[in-house]
Amino acid sequence: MSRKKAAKGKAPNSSPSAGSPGGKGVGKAARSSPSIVQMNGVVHPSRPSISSSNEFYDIAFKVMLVGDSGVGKTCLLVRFKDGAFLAGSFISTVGIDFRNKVLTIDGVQVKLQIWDTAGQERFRSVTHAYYRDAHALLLLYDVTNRSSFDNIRAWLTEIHEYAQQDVVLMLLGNKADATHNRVVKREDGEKLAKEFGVPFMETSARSGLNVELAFTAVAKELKHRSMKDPSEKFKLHEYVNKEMKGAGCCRT
Ligand SMILES: Nc1nc2c(ncn2[C@@H]2O[C@H](COP(=O)(O)OP(=O)(O)OP(=O)(O)O)[C@@H](O)[C@H]2O)c(=O)[nH]1
Ligand SMILES: [Mg+2]
Repeated sequence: MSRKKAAKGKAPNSSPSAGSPGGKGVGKAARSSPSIVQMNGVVHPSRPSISSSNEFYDIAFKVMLVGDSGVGKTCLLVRFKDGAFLAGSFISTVGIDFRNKVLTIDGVQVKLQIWDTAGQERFRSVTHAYYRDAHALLLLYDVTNRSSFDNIRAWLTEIHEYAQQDVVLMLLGNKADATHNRVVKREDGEKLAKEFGVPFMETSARSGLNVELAFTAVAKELKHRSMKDPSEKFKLHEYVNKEMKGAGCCRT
């Protein structure tokens, strides 16, 4: 199978399919890699392409960050992509933006094109247009903000309305570092996630808690779904629970 390179992207005004992970790339290199099939909505790369950091990839997926304004979507993405925390004054995202990151999952280069959406109500129609192309959604609330947690049910209704039926979904309770300001208990998040059958973890863009794990878990699930090999078993819930336990709840 040919290997692609991920295109650099920042396209706040592009159409939902612009910059698509399955989009055409520039021919660069080819090498053998595990057989990968086309899954619902995932385009099997037929030509090589390169990422902004000149990384090759085998398969690509779109991941969307959603949730109320201020829950930490942009900070979570910056932490994952650059390993840094955006301290200082809060600059609310306008419209939509994306960053690419290539992860190595079991020897396969998996490119995640991560869409950072604006949580503000006035941008909701823009966000709606992007749901249908998303392979995975990370739904965030802020453990220091009760209403962001209470709004999760409304977000789930929206997701069911606009996203693909088989979209990979994960609930994240962000700002877990802010212990003094916490108003949503970890158990509340766990209970809600259980009710909706979605994996859950608490994260912190500030400390890095579980940030890598959240994106890796999603990448593993997407890669697993796209592989033809039936002998390979992967269960997202089990993986998350195992990794969380293994790290004694506090993995950075
Ligand atoms: N303590 C703490 N603060 C955080 C964390 N993540 C984000 N913040 C702060 O929360 C505020 C909002 O963060 P953003 O990432 O911009 O929020 P957002 O969800 O992207 O907001 P919109 O773009 O309006 O949808 C900023 O002041 C961040 O510094 C975290 O993990 N811990
Ligand atoms: Mg933002």
